[in-house]
Amino acid sequence: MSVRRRLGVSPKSDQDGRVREFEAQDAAASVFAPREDDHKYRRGVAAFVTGSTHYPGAAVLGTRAALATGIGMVRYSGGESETKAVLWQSPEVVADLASFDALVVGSGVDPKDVRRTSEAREALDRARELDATVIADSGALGQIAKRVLGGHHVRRCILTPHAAELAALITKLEDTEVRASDVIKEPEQAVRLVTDRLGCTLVLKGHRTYIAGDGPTIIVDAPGAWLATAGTGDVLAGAMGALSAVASKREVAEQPEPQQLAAAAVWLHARAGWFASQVNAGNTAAAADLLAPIEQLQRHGPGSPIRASDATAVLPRLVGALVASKIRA
Ligand SMILES: NC(=O)C1=CN([C@@H]2O[C@H](COP(=O)(O)OP(=O)(O)OC[C@H]3O[C@@H](n4cnc5c(N)ncnc54)[C@H](OP(=O)(O)O)[C@@H]3O)[C@@H](O)[C@H]2O)[C@@H](O)CC1
Ligand SMILES: Nc1ncnc2c1ncn2[C@@H]1O[C@H](COP(=O)(O)OP(=O)(O)O)[C@@H](O)[C@H]1O
Repeated sequence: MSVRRRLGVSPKSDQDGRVREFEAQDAAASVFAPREDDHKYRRGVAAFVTGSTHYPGAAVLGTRAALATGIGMVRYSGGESETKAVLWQSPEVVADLASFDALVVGSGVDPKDVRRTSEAREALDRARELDATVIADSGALGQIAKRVLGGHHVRRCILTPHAAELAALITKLEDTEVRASDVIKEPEQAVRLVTDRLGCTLVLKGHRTYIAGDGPTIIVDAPGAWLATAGTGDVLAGAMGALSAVASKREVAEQPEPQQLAAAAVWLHARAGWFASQVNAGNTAAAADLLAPIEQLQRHGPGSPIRASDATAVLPRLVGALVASKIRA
C-alpha cells in the first residue's frame, strides 16, 4: 500500500511540495569564507554527540568532515574510547560542549545505547538553551521527533534519515506500519509528511536525495553511486553541521534557510563523492576519501559552478590541488 493511502496525505500536500532542482550556484549561497574580523567563535562552532563504543568511526568521520568543510571550532562529547579516537585524528577538536551554534547528534548512536542516548538528550537540552541548530541523524531521529511533538522548541532542526530510518520514523509518528519500500515508492509524500508534522527540514538520503522544508521540496541527484559505502552519511551530517554553524554567525539577511543549507551540504557531499571516485581511478572511494574533495570544493567548487557534466574540465586542477593541498580561494 502507498504512503499516501496508508496515511491519508492529501493531494494538496503534493502540490505544495513541488520539487525544484538544486544547482551549484544555489550551493554557493550557503558556503561562507572566513571574514577578516572573524575569530574561532565568530566563525561558528559545531558540537558533536556522535559515535559510541561500538561505532567510534562515526564520530571521527563527522568531526573530520566539519573541519574539512570550514568551521571556527569543533566540540565533541562522548565516552573515553570515542573521544580518544576523535582527538587522535583531529587534535584541534575541543572535548566539551561549553557553547555551540549547531549540534550534530545521533550518527553511530544505537537508540538502545542507554549511556549515549542520555548524553544525546543532555546535548539537546543544551542546544535548546543556546538556540542552536540541531542536525539529527540515525540514533537521534526518534528522540528529536518525540521532543518536538512534546512541545520542546527547536529553533532549526534538520533530520537526515535513509529510507529505512524514515519508514521507522513515520511508523512511530503515525502509529501505522510503513516500510522502506513504501518510502522509496513515494519519497516526496514521505518527506513532506514528516516536515509538515514536525516543522523540521527532512533530508531523505539516497541516490536521489529529497530535501523538504519551508519551500518546495529540493532534489539533489548524485553524479554516480560512489557514496553507497559505509560512513558516508556520517560525513554528510558533519558537513551539514559546519555549514549550519558558520551560516548562523552571518547577518540575518544573509542566512540561508535550513532547507537551503541542508541541500548545499548534500550537493557538496555528492560532488565530493564523484571527485573522490575519479581520484580513485573511477572506483568507489571510502568515506574518509570524501574529506579532501569536500575541503577543495568548498573553497573552489560552488563559487565556480562545477557539475558532473563539466567536472572533467576541472578535474586536473582539483587533483593538482588535492596533491599540492593548501590552495586558497
Ligand atoms: N564506521 C562507523 O562507525 C560507521 C557507523 N555507522 C553508524 O552505524 C549505525 C547503524 O548503521 P547500520 O548500517 O548498522 O544500520 P542502518 O543504516 O540503520 O541499516 C539497518 C537496515 O536498514 C536498511 N537500510 C540501510 N540503508 C538503507 C537505505 N538507504 N535504504 C533502504 N534501506 C536501508 C538495511 O536493511 P535491508 O535493506 O538490508 O533489509 C539495513 O540492514 C548508524 O548510527 C550509523 O550512523 C554507519 O555509518 C557505518 C559506519
Ligand atoms: N546508490 C547511491 N547513490 C548515490 N548516493 C548514495 C547511494 N546510496 C547511498 N548514498 C548516499 O550515501 C550516504 C549514505 O548515508 P547512510 O545511509 O546514513 O549510511 P551510513 O550510515 O553508512 O553513513 C547518503 O548521503 C546517501 O545519499
